[in-house]
Amino acid sequence: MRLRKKPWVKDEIVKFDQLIETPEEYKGKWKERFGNNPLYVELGTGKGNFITTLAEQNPDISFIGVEIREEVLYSAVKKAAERNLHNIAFLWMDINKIEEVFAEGEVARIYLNFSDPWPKSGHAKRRLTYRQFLEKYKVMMPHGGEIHMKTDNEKLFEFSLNEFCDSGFRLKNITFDLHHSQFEEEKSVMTEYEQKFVNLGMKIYRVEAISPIKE
Ligand SMILES: C[S@@+](CC[C@H](N)C(=O)[O-])C[C@H]1O[C@@H](n2cnc3c(N)ncnc32)[C@H](O)[C@@H]1O
Repeated sequence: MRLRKKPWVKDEIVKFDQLIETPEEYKGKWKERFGNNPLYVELGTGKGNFITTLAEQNPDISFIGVEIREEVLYSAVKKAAERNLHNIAFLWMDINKIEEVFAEGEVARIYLNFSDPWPKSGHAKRRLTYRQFLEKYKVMMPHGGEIHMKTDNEKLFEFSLNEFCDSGFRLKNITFDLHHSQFEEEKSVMTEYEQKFVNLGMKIYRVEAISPIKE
């Protein structure tokens, strides 16, 4: 896995201990890097406010943010470094290759926050809740592992609920309007996109999908 060529970002970003340049070397060994704590992974982490805040609040959990766009990833890594967080790391990579960096049952929780909706039906396979992605996530998680999803996009939410069910996940804690719901803890840490949508008065959809027993 090679970092893409954007010399100014690469030179800056690799200075931070929180960026892992060759994550495939840690496959099956993330506990060796972080210690024996549960591992939570955010896919498409963007500028990283959500995951760095969770890492700061939960020193006994290890966090990994995965992001392909170097400009936004740079902001995320910098946030973690400025807060001197060592229970967090970032991977600069394409989620399509996620199985190359996490071994079976290694990830206790996955966060999917405001994933790109890919509205055209011909692009459904690119949605991060498309069933082929869910199959990969199932392998990475133990039975009972959780996917926590938030989105502003009603159609993506509906699509995702169907994909979760068809792939054997059990759904819980569903809300069609998170910020007017009883889920106090779940609304307390916002992503950058979420903050923007909430400021515009938009509804946020949220669900937890629980991984099934492996066959
Ligand atoms: C709409 S943004 C949301 C960012 C952040 N989660 C938030 O809520 O503020 C989606 C992010 O997912 C990243 N992303 C989309 N597809 C990806 C992929 N295949 N691999 C890695 N990152 C991806 C994008 O680069 C983008 O930063």
